[in-house]
Amino acid sequence: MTNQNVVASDAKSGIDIRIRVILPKSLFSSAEPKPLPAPRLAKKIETGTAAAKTNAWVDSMRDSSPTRVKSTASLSETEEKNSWIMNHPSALSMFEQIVNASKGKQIVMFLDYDGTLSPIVEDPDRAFMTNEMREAVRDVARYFPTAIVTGRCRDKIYSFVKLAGLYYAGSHGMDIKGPSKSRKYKKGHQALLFQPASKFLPMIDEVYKVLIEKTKSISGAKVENNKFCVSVHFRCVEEKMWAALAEQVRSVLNDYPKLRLTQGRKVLEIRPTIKWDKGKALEFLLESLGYANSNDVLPVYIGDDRTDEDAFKVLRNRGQGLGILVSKFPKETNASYSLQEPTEVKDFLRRLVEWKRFSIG
Ligand SMILES: O=P(O)(O)OC[C@H]1O[C@H](O[C@H]2O[C@H](CO)[C@@H](O)[C@H](O)[C@H]2O)[C@H](O)[C@@H](O)[C@@H]1O
Repeated sequence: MTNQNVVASDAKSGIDIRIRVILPKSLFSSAEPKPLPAPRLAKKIETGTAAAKTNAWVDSMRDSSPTRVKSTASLSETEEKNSWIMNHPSALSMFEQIVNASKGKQIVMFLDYDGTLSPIVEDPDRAFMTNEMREAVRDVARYFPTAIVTGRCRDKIYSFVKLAGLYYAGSHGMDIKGPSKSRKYKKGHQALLFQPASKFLPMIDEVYKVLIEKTKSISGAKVENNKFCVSVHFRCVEEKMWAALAEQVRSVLNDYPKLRLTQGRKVLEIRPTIKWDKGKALEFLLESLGYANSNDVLPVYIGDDRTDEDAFKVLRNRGQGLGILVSKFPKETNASYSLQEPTEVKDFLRRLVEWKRFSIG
């Protein structure tokens, strides 16, 4: 990592702020990452003819919000679910073991948004979190450093979460900002802002406009500008039109070799080819909090989507912390624990707060 002091102007207030930028060396590796995602779950869909590529994309789109893990052996659905739960037990039923493991360590909480803090809904602009969930997140953040790590644009996620004392990592971690109201940021302290893909802003804006134009004839398609990445939603597109949509997105990406495609739940995500993802954001935040090589920390990451797998993988590789997958159905994952839905996430956060309050008396 290298440290640099940069003075930047805050777009909203126009106020100059001094930022300590920590630049991971890996970001500047000369080796460009492959144009498509590496996660175990993602299919490699970049090879072959144009038609074959589009078909592969459509297959991958079908798998993008699986209701259950694909059966490989002769296990019944119930046996499959039981075996999955054995391997990924509920974080609620394992609560005592989890808090025991945290003794003497600082819990740092990482929370994905869609499908984790808010239920999945058809209209991305209406994916609101409940007040009860907001209170649970606010309380957790009083006791533990807490970050929201999301594919969404940072301003948009702030408009949903509305809590000042948190870290926000928008655009899949490509736009990280520290708490605006925190003792850490009193006079003399430097605010944290990290935007490793800033040079891609004009390109992303351009691609957003092109994608709007190219997909406007496909009913139900929605293009969302997430600042350093773009989402093309197909939740409301009839399945028979998925190939046409994939073909349009693929043709646009062909013109932008510096952008790559990943997938989430019924969404195609276009983002820069830099080596940065939610896992890197987690590592960056731990380092910023002073826990880079510490054994005294227990990072807890809760997420529901393919893009969260990058963070689960980091925790698994560090041999540290807890990855908790939010899913009602068995899924291939690098997480160790599970919760079924956002209401269970809220229960887990509340229990953590109660336990902490009780333990400090
Ligand atoms: O990293 P996340 O916080 O999980 O964000 C990933 C994407 O979430 C949003 O899309 C998803 O939620 C929508 C609302 O429930 C749903 O309609 C859509 O089908 C899901 O993919 C968000 O709109 C995307 O921009 C994010 O990339």
